[in-house]
Amino acid sequence: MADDLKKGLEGVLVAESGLSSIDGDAGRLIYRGYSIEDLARGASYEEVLYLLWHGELPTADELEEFSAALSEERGVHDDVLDAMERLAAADERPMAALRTAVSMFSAYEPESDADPEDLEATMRKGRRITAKIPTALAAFERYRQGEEPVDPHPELGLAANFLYMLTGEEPGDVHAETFDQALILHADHGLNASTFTSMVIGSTMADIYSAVTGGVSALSGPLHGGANQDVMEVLFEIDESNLDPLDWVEQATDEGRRIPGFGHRVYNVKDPRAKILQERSKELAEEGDDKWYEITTTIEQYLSEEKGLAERGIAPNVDFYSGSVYYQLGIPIDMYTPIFAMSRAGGWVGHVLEYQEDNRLIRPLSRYTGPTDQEFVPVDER
Ligand SMILES: CC(=O)SCCNC(=O)CCNC(=O)[C@H](O)C(C)(C)COP(=O)(O)OP(=O)(O)OC[C@H]1O[C@@H](n2cnc3c(N)ncnc32)[C@H](O)[C@@H]1OP(=O)(O)O
Ligand SMILES: O=C([O-])CC(=O)C(=O)O
Repeated sequence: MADDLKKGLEGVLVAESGLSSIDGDAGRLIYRGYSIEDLARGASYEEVLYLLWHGELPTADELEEFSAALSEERGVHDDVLDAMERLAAADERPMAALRTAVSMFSAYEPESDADPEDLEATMRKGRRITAKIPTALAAFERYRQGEEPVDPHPELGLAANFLYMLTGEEPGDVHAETFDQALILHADHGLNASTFTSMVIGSTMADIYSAVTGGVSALSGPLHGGANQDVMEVLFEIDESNLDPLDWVEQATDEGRRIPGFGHRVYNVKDPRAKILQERSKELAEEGDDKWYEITTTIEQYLSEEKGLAERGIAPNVDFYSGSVYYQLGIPIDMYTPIFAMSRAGGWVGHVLEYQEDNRLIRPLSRYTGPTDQEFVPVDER
């Protein structure tokens, strides 16, 4: 067993989870048994959070109470706002600012002395983190724009409130609903790299702030959550090249470039979340500028069919269409991955809570490939 090296832990079963399940051949995703399509169509992000954390959908009263509790926790300490202002002035990247913000929230945690095994307290801390992330992120963006932060709006849901805090204006229903759906779609996804990172940290019984900070860090990479920003940058590059999009893609793939937003460790077909986001992108394009939607679908069709990627099981993932959706919602492109984190924080917290209920330290093995029996020579004789 120990000799059986599985690079990237590909296909290795390391945990049991009741949160979400992916059928990579059928292109199906469920959260606690509910299809992602039904949740995206009928639920709110708050409902999905409740579902992930409590195991079942809330009643109307439970949802009201849960949403109110989240809304009450939205405020962030002035020190965090100051830090966001300084980081914006230092031209920090939003994902790095978010990493700092989450880490900093812990300094103002009212239950910081709670026993790490008190999972009810961990859930309350997770709720605080999830509620505060949008506020810190929006404040960072406001400072970058030379504006003061906007206080959270107690009457708005998490998605609409984030858009409100970004602009100071209440979003229209279509924008608020589309963004809420995007948050639902990104909330959880089995043992992806950032969730696994959070779980590894949680398995040491470190606090939930550490686990979520680790999750943000892992999500930031271009092979994972960072790809949504990269997709939009590719779309800009195509647009600015003045080339036909297909000629651009042909050239890029001939040069061996990977197209971000394509390929997945688990899906061999199109990611069901990409299908839903594609529909949203299309609807938004019909209202305004259809350029980005058109380029994206053209590339998808070309890569999938003419370049034969579909046959090889390489298909659009969730990041392929989220960029053009966020662009049409007026969100700055380097906020796309932080928005992913804003939603996925719910999944990280849910998985850590679930794992810690029956915790076992995660500690795999590596095969040593270095030298053995070296003769030590003191530094002044080397
Ligand atoms: C939210 C998310 O995290 S979703 C993923 C977001 N990331 C991206 O979109 C970045 C682009 N995609 C990728 O780099 C990869 O598909 C990953 C990292 C997501 C998954 O990769 P892995 O499971 O490790 O697959 P791996 O890198 O081994 O690729 C398998 C084959 O598919 C090809 N492939 C994978 N992704 C792409 C792509 N985007 N474009 C072209 N070819 C690709 C590889 O070249 C490789 O081909 P080969 O067998 O001929 O060498
Ligand atoms: O599952 C993965 O490996 C990546 C992914 O799509 C996600 O985290 O949403």
